[in-house]
Amino acid sequence: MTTVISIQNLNHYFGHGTLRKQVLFNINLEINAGEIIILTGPSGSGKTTLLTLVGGLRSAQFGSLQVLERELSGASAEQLVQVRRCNGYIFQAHNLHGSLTALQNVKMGLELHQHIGQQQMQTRSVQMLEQVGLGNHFHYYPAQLSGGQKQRVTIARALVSHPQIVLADEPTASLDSQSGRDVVNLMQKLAKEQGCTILMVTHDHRILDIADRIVHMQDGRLVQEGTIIQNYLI
Ligand SMILES: Nc1ncnc2c1ncn2[C@@H]1O[C@H](COP(=O)(O)OP(=O)(O)OP(=O)(O)O)[C@@H](O)[C@H]1O
Repeated sequence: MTTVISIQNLNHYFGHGTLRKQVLFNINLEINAGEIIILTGPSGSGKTTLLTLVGGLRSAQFGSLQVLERELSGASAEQLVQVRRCNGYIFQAHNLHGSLTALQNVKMGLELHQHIGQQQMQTRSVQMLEQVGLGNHFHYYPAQLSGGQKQRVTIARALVSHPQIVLADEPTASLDSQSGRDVVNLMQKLAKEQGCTILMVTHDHRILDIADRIVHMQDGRLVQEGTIIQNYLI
């Protein structure tokens, strides 16, 4: 099996001087191609910090963090930009652009990929929106869509470039339970079709069953790795 994310002895600190605080402690984790990993744990345990480090959204400081065979620890800003282009993000911070239609938002997921021409961008974005069940909503603006529909546009934008890795932070937050379920089922289906790896942070215990593996964090440490999903569902 191919390892796409390999983390060894990763430590992370925020702040400087007397305000310096360690938030990740000696993290070790290997994630294989095509796996769906859910990262759970109490608020403040370091889940989002770990996710953003893997996504190249902040710099890794100590230890080794390899993503698609690139070492991110000590990587330059330019190298991190390259890494970010290879990933799909389903983050609150990567919200949809309110002034763009659903179709235009999805196309943005391809705009950094210069080898794809305009016509192909259009075709792929249309197909992707159809796949997420929004074939009748190409020209809707985010404000005209429900929470679940907006999240489906976000998923379409994240997956339209067929990234090898998708990083998701609370993708079902603010969705009712049926919409949340639909959204993660869709992510699971598309990821399995495309063979992509998903690393997802969630507090939503209703969706843990989509994971191949659940990784639990507490106080900046991985406390359970490779836990059998059923343990969480009892
Ligand atoms: N930019 C920052 N500067 C300083 N401290 C930070 C920063 N971001 C996070 N922290 C701290 O790092 C720790 C881990 O935060 P993180 O957001 O990774 O936790 P989390 O498990 O994702 O929490 P939640 O489930 O509430 O989103 C917390 O103590 C938080 O206060």
